[in-house]
Amino acid sequence: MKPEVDYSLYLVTDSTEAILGNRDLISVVEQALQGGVTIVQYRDKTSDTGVLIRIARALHEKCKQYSIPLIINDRVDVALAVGCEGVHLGQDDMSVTDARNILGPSKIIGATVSSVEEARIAVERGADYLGIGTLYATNTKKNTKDIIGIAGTRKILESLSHPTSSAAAKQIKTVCIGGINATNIQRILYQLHYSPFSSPSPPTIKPISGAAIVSAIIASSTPKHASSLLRSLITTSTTHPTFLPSNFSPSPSLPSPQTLLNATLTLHKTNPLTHNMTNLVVQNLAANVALNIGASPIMSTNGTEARDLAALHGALVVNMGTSTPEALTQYKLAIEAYNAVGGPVILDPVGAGATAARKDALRFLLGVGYFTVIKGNESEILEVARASHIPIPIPIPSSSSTTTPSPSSSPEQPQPQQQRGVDSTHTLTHPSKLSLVKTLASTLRCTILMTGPTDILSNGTTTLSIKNGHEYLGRVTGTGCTLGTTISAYLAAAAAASSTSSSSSPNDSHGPESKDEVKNIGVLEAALASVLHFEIAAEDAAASLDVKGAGSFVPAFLDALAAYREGVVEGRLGEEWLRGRMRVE
Ligand SMILES: Cc1ncc(COP(=O)(O)OP(=O)(O)O)c(N)n1
Ligand SMILES: Cc1ncsc1CCOP(=O)(O)O
Repeated sequence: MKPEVDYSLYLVTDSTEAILGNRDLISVVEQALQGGVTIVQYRDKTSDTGVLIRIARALHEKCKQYSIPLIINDRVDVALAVGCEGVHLGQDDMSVTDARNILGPSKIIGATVSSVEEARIAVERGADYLGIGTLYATNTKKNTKDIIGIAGTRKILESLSHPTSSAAAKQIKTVCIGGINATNIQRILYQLHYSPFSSPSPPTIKPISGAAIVSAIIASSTPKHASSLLRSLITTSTTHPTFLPSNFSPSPSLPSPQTLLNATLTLHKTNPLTHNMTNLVVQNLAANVALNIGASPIMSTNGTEARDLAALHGALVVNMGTSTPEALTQYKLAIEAYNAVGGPVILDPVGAGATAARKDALRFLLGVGYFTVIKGNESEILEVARASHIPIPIPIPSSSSTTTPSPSSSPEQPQPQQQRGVDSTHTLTHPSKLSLVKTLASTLRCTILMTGPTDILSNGTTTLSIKNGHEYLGRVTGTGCTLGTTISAYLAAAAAASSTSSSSSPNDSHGPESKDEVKNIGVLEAALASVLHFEIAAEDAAASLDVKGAGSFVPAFLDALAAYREGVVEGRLGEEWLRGRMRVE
């Protein structure tokens, strides 16, 4: 009988100098077993057959002591000689059918797949589990066929659970592999698990059964600790992942004006910290915007102080506007620090499509951590979609478009023209934008804001078009970046609200009416409230008699941001007023 296997923490070994060093593999695996790995694969690409069999036997003895199955990579003969529980086969190895004929029905057979078609074939041939990848690029295996990311992995999981799929496809176990470690495992499993927004309708994606890991355990100087940390992160990944602020409930529909006003009141009450790792051009304006909406700004690009700052219940803005390779290292430290405590993180991928370096930087950042909100103009969000392996909608083919598709465009994956500088191109129809933003949000399980004459905001379930704002915003450099700061302040306030609502604060008398209302400010509500605060203030500033153009608009805008907050706090700007001003559908 085939054993029931727990695939949740799948250790794949590596005996190379770069990963194992001069340590003894058996001892490292034993420590990992003590730490809680649930299945072990012996993967040794260089040793002779005799050595393979000797080491595999020793590993099998150890695994049996912990009642953990041992799988052999590539070599059916070695698995047979040792009598262990099964084999793992790549696309260039023996076929699953042949291996099944040799090993019989009681052995476990795993297969590497990187596409829907490969998955379908592996299922058809009787594999017990699929090793789906490569998820992220990794130094452990450089000659991987495809880096498929979260979107590619989800596509395979969705195909397996599709109503027309076979019973075997629905039952097969799955693990993802490539670049997984303690800093990203919760986000990866969260993004590969059921969407909470699908409730009560049935989940549309088969949940991943586990994560396969090499270097994060084998290269660790403390394999037992590394494994037990990974195990506990896996256990909490679907219920309480640390990177998600605890009170962020999903928004079912268009938030009510009262909820949006409550978000502004909460911001005023909590005076949250907004930690900006932002570009040189906007530092000053961003700090002034933060102060005037009622937040406390800190402009720090030093990642080593992010741990201390993340403990202060604020939110982080990572703005790629003037990044350098050194800055990326600092962003990584900060993103990890905020993810570790559930602090909101906003990514503003400024000019992401403009240069190869920015494209690489974006891919790096998307692999580093979880972003609560990703905001960008059309070109930037298109680049985020491309980096996330999401199909890009077809650009508008007419001359009304500011760009033309490149000659190499194909219907499946058109390549809109190269982004110039940080300005956006406008190539997509409104329905295409809606669909892209929604797909991206549901794939990454975060909230996406695509800015433009009409902003589009989606958490994957609710997708809103926002038509507020003024053209002066487009004539002052860095206003888009300061919107990121504004969003961060609202998110920080909403996240901190539940933990601070029981304790007093300097502005208590103006707090929201009830704790329940505070708790109902989710990411979408907070983001929408911040966009409306920003854009309605811009409309008010532009209408001021003193404003003659973009230059005089800036000070009036700062005044209007403060006036909006004061009007809401003092009750002059209420529900009816906001209902009349917001242009959201
Ligand atoms: C669990 C798991 N998934 C995928 C792989 C990769 O296997 P393969 O494609 O055969 O590549 P090598 O491991 O042989 O380099 C794996 N080993 N385990
Ligand atoms: C064997 C394999 N197959 C695809 S990626 C990979 C290596 C994963 O190693 P790591 O967990 O160190 O990124």
